[in-house]
Amino acid sequence: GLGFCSWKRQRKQLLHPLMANRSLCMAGCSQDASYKRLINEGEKKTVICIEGNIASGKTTCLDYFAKTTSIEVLTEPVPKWRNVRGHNLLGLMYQDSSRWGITLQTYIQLTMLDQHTRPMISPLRMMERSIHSAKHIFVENLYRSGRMPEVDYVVLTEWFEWITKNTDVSVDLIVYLQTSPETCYERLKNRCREEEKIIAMEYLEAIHQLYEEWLIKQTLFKVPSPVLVIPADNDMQKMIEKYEENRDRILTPYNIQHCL
Ligand SMILES: Nc1ncnc2c1ncn2[C@@H]1O[C@H](COP(=O)(O)OP(=O)(O)O)[C@@H](O)[C@H]1O
Ligand SMILES: Cc1cn([C@H]2C[C@H](O)[C@@H](COP(=O)(O)O)O2)c(=O)[nH]c1=O
Repeated sequence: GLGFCSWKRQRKQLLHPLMANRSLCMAGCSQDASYKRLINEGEKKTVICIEGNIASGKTTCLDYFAKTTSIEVLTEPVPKWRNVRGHNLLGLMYQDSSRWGITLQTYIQLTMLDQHTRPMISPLRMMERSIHSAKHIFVENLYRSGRMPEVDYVVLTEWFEWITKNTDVSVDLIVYLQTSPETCYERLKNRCREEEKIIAMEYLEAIHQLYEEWLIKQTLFKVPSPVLVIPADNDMQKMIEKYEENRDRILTPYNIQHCL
């Protein structure tokens, strides 16, 4: 069934500047509405990231929420990765990941930083993946599989740490679309993106394992927000039902923290 990944280990970390006022507000306000108003009037806006393996259904999920809500939706900038002034970095990486992994991941880190720091046009932003998963899943996989030299990994890590320390790339909720690698393999074949034809089942298994270590076991790297897990192996109709069941939890992440 559906379930929240335990966030208790990191509860002490206040994710929203206004959360610091939570006990004060809850003591002074009789209604939750006052607290919500306080959040809405605050400077900080809410960022929800949809995470999951390649072809797990993230874009489809974002499209559904884009159609059925008025929130800001940012899909992954894959078109940029396929065409940087005429160069297809995604294609180059899949052809020779040892040579082009660092090039693609450097550019992805830049485009993700651009997404996170872009002025928000709505109080609620839904993003496909994040700078965090690009680093903790994809860079990590290249490094662990021996296809990225340590020196490249270290330079990307220094950049990542500088960015997370000096810019606001915070996330309020991660929605993890949890699929089996087999499901992703099927969907990937159906989607038929030219560059990805080379992807083997083992690659999807490795990405899956890293996602599970990061977001479920929480043993890989610090998770930047609470995690809502939505099993996503089902057909489209069932997935829409699940999105509807979880609509409030997804769109009002602070309610989740109230429940913990
Ligand atoms: N629940 C589903 N059942 C079957 N096919 C799906 C489902 N969700 C998405 N798809 C299809 O699978 C492929 C990958 O979905 P997509 O949303 O592009 O995944 P992602 O953005 O995670 O890579 C697309 O062809 C999409 O139409
Ligand atoms: C974030 C990120 C992505 N990629 C690759 C993996 C896929 O081939 C595409 C993204 O497509 P998806 O269907 O949205 O998963 O880009 C990568 O190689 N490195 C990354 O950091």
